Amino acid sequence: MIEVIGLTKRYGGKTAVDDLSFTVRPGHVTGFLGPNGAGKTTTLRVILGLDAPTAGAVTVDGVPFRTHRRGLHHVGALLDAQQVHGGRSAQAHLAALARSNGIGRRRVGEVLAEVGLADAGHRRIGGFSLGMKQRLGIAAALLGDPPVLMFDEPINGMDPEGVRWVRHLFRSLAAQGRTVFLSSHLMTEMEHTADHLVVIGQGRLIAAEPLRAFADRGTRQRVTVRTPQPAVLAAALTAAGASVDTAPDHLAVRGLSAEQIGALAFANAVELHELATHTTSLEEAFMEITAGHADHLAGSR
Ligand SMILES: Nc1ncnc2c1ncn2[C@@H]1O[C@H](COP(=O)(O)OP(=O)(O)OP(=O)(O)O)[C@@H](O)[C@H]1O
Repeated sequence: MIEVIGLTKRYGGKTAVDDLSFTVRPGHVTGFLGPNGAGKTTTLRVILGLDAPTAGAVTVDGVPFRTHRRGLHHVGALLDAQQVHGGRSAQAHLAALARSNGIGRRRVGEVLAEVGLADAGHRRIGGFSLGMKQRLGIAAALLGDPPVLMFDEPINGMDPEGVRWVRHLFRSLAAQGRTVFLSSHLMTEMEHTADHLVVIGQGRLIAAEPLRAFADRGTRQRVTVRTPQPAVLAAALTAAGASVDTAPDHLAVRGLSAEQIGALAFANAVELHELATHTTSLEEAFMEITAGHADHLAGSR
């Protein structure tokens, strides 16, 4: 479990994270979402003890990460897949990490196989694609078999097969009872991966809830109707409690289902030419809920 309590991080006059509190529980994949510059990487760095908080506290399983002597056995993290020594082989890189964390050499082969790099273990990392580097970073995070895992934008650079693989991996790690925390600025990446969300904007908390609850809060249904008698139908729909926007060639209706609208049209002898239901996507809900929280609007802070 990761607990972030009243976390604030300032860099000079810039507030990157502002009084942020949330909990990431084991057994779930939790997505950490926010527009560019929202403060996700900063938060992950503070959780890992790479940056000191200006105020507030962060604990991993009840204690600050810095005081965990078990290192990779306790938290596995991938912050920047590009930050690896390109001259080494994948095997040598993982072996060095294993050695400095008291992890047996056998584990290196196991994690390379787990991330699909068994055949590339002897190759220089410098020749790896970004997707392969992401896999290597995930292998490093898994090395100590830790109960808590954190990944910063892990899907960046992965091909569709890689994306499917990584989603399955994260879900199975969570199903084993681990805490899995993933950051992304794209809701589409989280939609099929995470079951919980922590959403931030301009360093502040916007939502911390199950993905379904977030979706239900943001997504809405709208029904478009084409009819040669828009005024008659609009009056009947409004009288039935719907909100109706009149466009030149259709009515956009909220608050009633297509079935209810069809029945009302029938009862009022209104001819219909089209009746179509549109559901806002989760991505649109995310854009709507985070609107106004993008970093470029934060100039005066
Ligand atoms: N070392 C630093 N010095 C000064 N400002 C910083 C530093 N690190 C981050 N910031 C600023 O803090 C804010 C939050 O940055 P952060 O990288 O945490 O956001 P993010 O949500 O991870 O964004 P992205 O999705 O673009 O990676 C940004 O405005 C960034 O410019």
